[in-house]
Order: sequence, then structure tokens, then C-alpha cells
Amino acid sequence: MMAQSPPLVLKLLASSIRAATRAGKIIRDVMSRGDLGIIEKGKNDLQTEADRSAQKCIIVSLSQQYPNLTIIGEEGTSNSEVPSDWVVTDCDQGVLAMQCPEEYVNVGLKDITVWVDPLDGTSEYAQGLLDHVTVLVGVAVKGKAVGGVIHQPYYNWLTEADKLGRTIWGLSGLGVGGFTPRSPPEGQLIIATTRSHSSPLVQEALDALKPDTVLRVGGAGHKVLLVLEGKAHAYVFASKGCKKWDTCAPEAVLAASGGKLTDIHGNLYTYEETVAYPNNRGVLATAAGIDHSSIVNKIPQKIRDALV
Ligand SMILES: Nc1ncnc2c1ncn2[C@@H]1O[C@H](COP(=O)(O)OS(=O)(=O)O)[C@@H](OP(=O)(O)O)[C@H]1O
Ligand SMILES: [Mg+2]
Ligand SMILES: [Mg+2]
Ligand SMILES: [Mg+2]
Repeated sequence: MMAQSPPLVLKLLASSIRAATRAGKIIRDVMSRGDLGIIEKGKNDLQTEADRSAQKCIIVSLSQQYPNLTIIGEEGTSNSEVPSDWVVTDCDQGVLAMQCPEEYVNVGLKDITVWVDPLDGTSEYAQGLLDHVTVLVGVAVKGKAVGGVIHQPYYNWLTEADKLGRTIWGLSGLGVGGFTPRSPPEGQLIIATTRSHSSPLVQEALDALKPDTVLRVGGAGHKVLLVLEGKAHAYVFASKGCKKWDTCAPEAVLAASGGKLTDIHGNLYTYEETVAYPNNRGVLATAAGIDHSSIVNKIPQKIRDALV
């Protein structure tokens, strides 16, 4: 009997794990060489050689395996050649061997949009806050964030250099792999928020929630990792500025763990190919077991009305 080929969504997730991990190595190599090649794309918005190269690695790798796949990356499109060792065409075998949730078994290429943030936390990367950096690959099916990879290239860099980097993935209906999510401590409220894009509105929303601790850290991927690790109960960002490639993968991984990522009103973002890139209605992510809507309800209406 002929072996059946794995469902596309599962295979794409397995390929994305390998591509994101390779991109993380490129990010470390650029830093080791010492010339970041920084370009200022806008106010408080940087791009480095690592952002550009990591994106090329992921897009070329996925495009070779999945011609005609729709991929949207933060750093735009370019047709330039890449070194052959940036092209990854293998899959994570562990994920490939898993049972695909029934509802995704028959998903076709045309139903999928892949969102790539090749380096989330660029300003932190440039400032040497290296554990804030993540590589994000999100798989949306008919506009829903279903699968995601969060690769953290500098995980353990200050403690156990021999175990540098980790790759965490999630698929709706299957769960999370690459690490075991933990619950945040009971009886307190720890909130993760932006360190480089704060504003009076961002601060007002935090004040209204009366947190015991506020963690001001970089990267949407990194903040969702803190939520997944039980180091924060929620990630709250009452501002526009974040984009679809910042939230697609983190939303999918968090949802696969039982948590939730929405706009500040509690509504899901959508990720179809034609959607606008900016997440103008802010970001609210909560860990599994946290009452998401009760946090929404504590954010004053006047703040919610400012984010539409
Ligand atoms: N105001 C504004 N302008 C431009 N870009 C912005 C803005 N706010 C958030 N971002 C992008 O969102 C990613 C995470 O940034 P932060 O950690 O600062 O903030 S956030 O709380 O997660 O939004 C990070 O993505 P990368 O560009 O991939 O590093 C930020 O650049
Ligand atoms: Mg950026
Ligand atoms: Mg980003
Ligand atoms: Mg980025």
C-alpha cells in the first residue's frame, strides 16, 4: 500500500520550523560579524542586514517547496539570489509524523496565507537585548491564525551556551511543541508590554488594570513567550503599530496552548491575503486559564474608543 503524503498544513508547519531555525542562525551570524547594516524604515522602526537575510532565507525556502504559496513578509519582496546554504527544504520529522487535526486535513494551497516576521524585536537586537529577538512564521487558513512557529535564536545565550536557541510551534487542535507551557502565578497580575513603543494611551491602559508587575520588553513574539511560560498573565498594548506578521504566529501558538490573542476589544484579527497589515486596534494576549474578557472590560471605554 502506498504511504499517504502528510496534509499540507502539517507539512508546511514542519517546513516552517526548519526554515525559522535556519533564519535564527543567520541572525546570530550577522551579529557575530559585527556590521548590522541598519536602515531606518520610519520613526522608531529599524531594519538590519539580519532582518533582510532572515526573510530571504524563509521565503526562498518555503517558495521552493510550495510554489504559488502566498507568503507576506515584513521586509517586502526581493528576487535576489541567496547562498545555497540558506535554502532549507527539509521538514521537522517529529511534527510531520503527527496526526493532523481533521478540520485541516483537506486544506489546499489557495486557502493559506503565511505571515513572516524574520526578526521581531529589531531595536532590541540592535541594542544587544538578544533574548528579546524571535523569528515568527504564522500559517493562516481562510484568514484564521491556525499554525505558528516562534524561534528564539538567543535562548540560553547567557546561561547554557551549548543549548543555544529554541523553536516552539503550535497548531490549533493539536497543541504546542518545543516546550511545555506553564501557568502564571495565582493571586497577582503580571503584564508584559512594549519597551520601545510606549505612549500615554499604552500607559493609561496599564494603569487601569492595576498590575502588580509590568515587564517592559521587546518583541511581540517574546512577549507571547513570556505569557506561554507563565512569566506574565497578559500582554497588553493599547496602541496601533504592531502588524499582522507580529501577531499571526504568536496568536496561533498561544491559542493552541489554550490562551488567546485579540485586539484590545477582545475581537480576533484576521489574516487573509488581502487584509491591511496594521493591527490598529491594539493587542491583548492572555494565558490559558485567564479570563480574557474580564481584562477587556477593565480597559476604560475611552481607550477602546481610541483604537478603532
Ligand atoms: N509604533 C510602532 N511603529 C512601528 N513598529 C511598531 C510600533 N509598535 C510596535 N511595532 C512593531 O511591533 C513589534 C513589537 O514591538 P514592541 O515590542 O515595541 O511593541 S508591541 O507591544 O509588541 O507592539 C516590533 O516588530 P519588529 O519591527 O519586527 O521588531 C515593532 O517594530
Ligand atoms: Mg520591523
Ligand atoms: Mg515584529
Ligand atoms: Mg521584524
